[in-house]
Amino acid sequence: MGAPAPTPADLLRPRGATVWLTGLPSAGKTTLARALAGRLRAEGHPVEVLDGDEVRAHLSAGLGFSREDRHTNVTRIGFVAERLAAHGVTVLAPVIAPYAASRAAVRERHAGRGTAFLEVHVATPVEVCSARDVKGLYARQAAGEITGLTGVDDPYEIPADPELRIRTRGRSVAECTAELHAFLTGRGLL
Ligand SMILES: Nc1ncnc2c1ncn2[C@@H]1O[C@H](COP(=O)(O)OS(=O)(=O)O)[C@@H](OP(=O)(O)O)[C@H]1O
Ligand SMILES: Nc1ncnc2c1ncn2[C@@H]1O[C@H](COP(=O)(O)OP(=O)(O)O)[C@@H](O)[C@H]1O
Repeated sequence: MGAPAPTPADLLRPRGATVWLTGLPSAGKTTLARALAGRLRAEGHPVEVLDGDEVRAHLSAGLGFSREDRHTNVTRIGFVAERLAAHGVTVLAPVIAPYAASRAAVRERHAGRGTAFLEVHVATPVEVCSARDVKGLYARQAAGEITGLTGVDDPYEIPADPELRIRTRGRSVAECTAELHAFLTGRGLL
């Protein structure tokens, strides 16, 4: 027997989703998440931004940047994102998530609960990120003050099959935000 036909209440229920913005430091994840969140809120959508930096101050306090800690961080954020998305929130997660296995674990958790999960690769080349260097991490790595910087001396496993790959080099924040918005609309999530 197939799934029952949706009731009017089903049709009215807000469609939540987790939109995971993965990419290198300074790729533009946070900027795009905040810009998109502002636009969605103005349109009346419930939105939550789970920023890697912010989560590390609370939910993931004490975790570092080893492979194991990054995996723990990503799967914790994935857990919270799924719970929120299941209740109709559009969750934006600007989190590096450098390992394919961690991203796959989050994807599987969503799939197992029938919650939409969209992986967006913010595909900014490392030389552009390093020139932007919003937090000075690339300079500190080059100066030998830190090691284990994603994309430089720590792995970033490029998403093989993301739902969207968005380029930011030579493009404005407004242009990229519009692309993301159109993408979510096309997926029937807005
Ligand atoms: N070694 C090293 N590698 C990568 N990033 C570093 C590192 N040290 C500190 N930071 C800062 O921490 C932010 C990344 O946190 P995330 O939670 O997104 O990372 S991860 O998914 O757990 O790998 C990340 O934020 P974004 O620049 O916004 O990506 C960095 O500012
Ligand atoms: N098209 C674009 N999309 C996003 N960010 C851009 C774009 N063009 C330039 N930038 C700049 O790149 C920087 C990205 O920083 P941030 O969003 O903090 O990166 P991340 O969260 O990936 O570490 C910001 O200073 C932003 O203004």
